[in-house]
Amino acid sequence: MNLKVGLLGGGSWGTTVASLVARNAPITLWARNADTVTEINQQHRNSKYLGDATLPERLRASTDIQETVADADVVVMAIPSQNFRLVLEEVKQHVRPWVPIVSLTKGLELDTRMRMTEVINDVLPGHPVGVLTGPNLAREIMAGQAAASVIAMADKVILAELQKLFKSGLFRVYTNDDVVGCELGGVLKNIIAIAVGMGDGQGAGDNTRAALITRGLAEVTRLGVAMGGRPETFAGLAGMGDMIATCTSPQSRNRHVGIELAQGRTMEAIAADMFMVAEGAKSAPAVMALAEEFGVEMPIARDVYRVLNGECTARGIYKGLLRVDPGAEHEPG
Ligand SMILES: NC(=O)C1=CN([C@@H]2O[C@H](COP(=O)(O)OP(=O)(O)OC[C@H]3O[C@@H](n4cnc5c(N)ncnc54)[C@H](O)[C@@H]3O)[C@@H](O)[C@H]2O)C=CC1
Ligand SMILES: O=C(CO)COP(=O)(O)O
Repeated sequence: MNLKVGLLGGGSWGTTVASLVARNAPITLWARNADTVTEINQQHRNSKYLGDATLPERLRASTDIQETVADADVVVMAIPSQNFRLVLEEVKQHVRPWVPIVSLTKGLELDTRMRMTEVINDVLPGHPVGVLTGPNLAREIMAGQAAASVIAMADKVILAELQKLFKSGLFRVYTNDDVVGCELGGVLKNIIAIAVGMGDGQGAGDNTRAALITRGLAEVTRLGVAMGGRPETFAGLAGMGDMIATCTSPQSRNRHVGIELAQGRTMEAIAADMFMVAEGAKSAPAVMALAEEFGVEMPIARDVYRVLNGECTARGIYKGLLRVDPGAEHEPG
């Protein structure tokens, strides 16, 4: 393709998506760490985040954020949610006016409770905004395993071009015009993955895991629909698909947080040992505030939030769940 792409964020997912896009179009990956940039350009690796996976030789990295976006026809954001606005503000003056901006990020801004596409609208009003999301664990995709994803945007013409840009070989990209639903599917499943990790870390069985995933998807769907997403989106790749991948994969950072919480460790201690982001832990307070604002009950997310805050232990929560009498299946609780 003739489109030039600038991708911001040299972590696991940014580097993986940049490697996929490099098959279709010229791309520059901006990373703030000069060693990462040198390693990508000279050794075609990003060993800190992706081990010994080989990156395409066509993938070029840069520490110069202005150079990365100034002539880009598409800008892709792979910056964790709490630093997303900061980086957008930095590039704002260099991005051309009509350029589409695509978020890869699965979190909410803590202070404002905004989704990342809302943050983009806030900082760069008037740009077409989209999100790429789905069951996409970075290392598996780098290993060449088949995966499916969803690109969501309101403008169907640009959406079709973006689908061509991101899809390749075994990476299948579907389109969806439900930006709110797709984005919230990716954000909200992270908290349920922490809950599943808390169960797995205490030796929960397969039936227990299935119950948590199913009840978790129900509460995620309730909030997502209340906020304007479409119910069917939550039964698709961005909802159920990502829920299954994140809640069951040993590669998931959010599930890992849950497993560590189950050992009685505090979130502070767990975060100190992690160099990668676990968005569910960061976004939990914003999610609880939104649940309250929209009058939606989210019992599993609320319990995760209480454990993250140190209000109770993972073991205490598990016992508490068993004490609650179940009601009708399609009601909260
Ligand atoms: N890793 C995965 O499998 C997937 C991750 N995601 C989402 O993608 C987003 C990014 O995640 P990962 O790349 O996995 O995280 P990561 O923890 O592997 O890397 C984050 C990167 O962002 C950079 N960064 C953080 N703050 C920055 C700032 N202020 N300026 C410049 N760079 C900054 C870090 O240096 C690091 O390179 C998250 O929202 C995550 O939920 C989505 C799908 C799959
Ligand atoms: O979103 C992801 C997979 O789709 C990655 O999940 P984790 O951030 O929990 O690793």
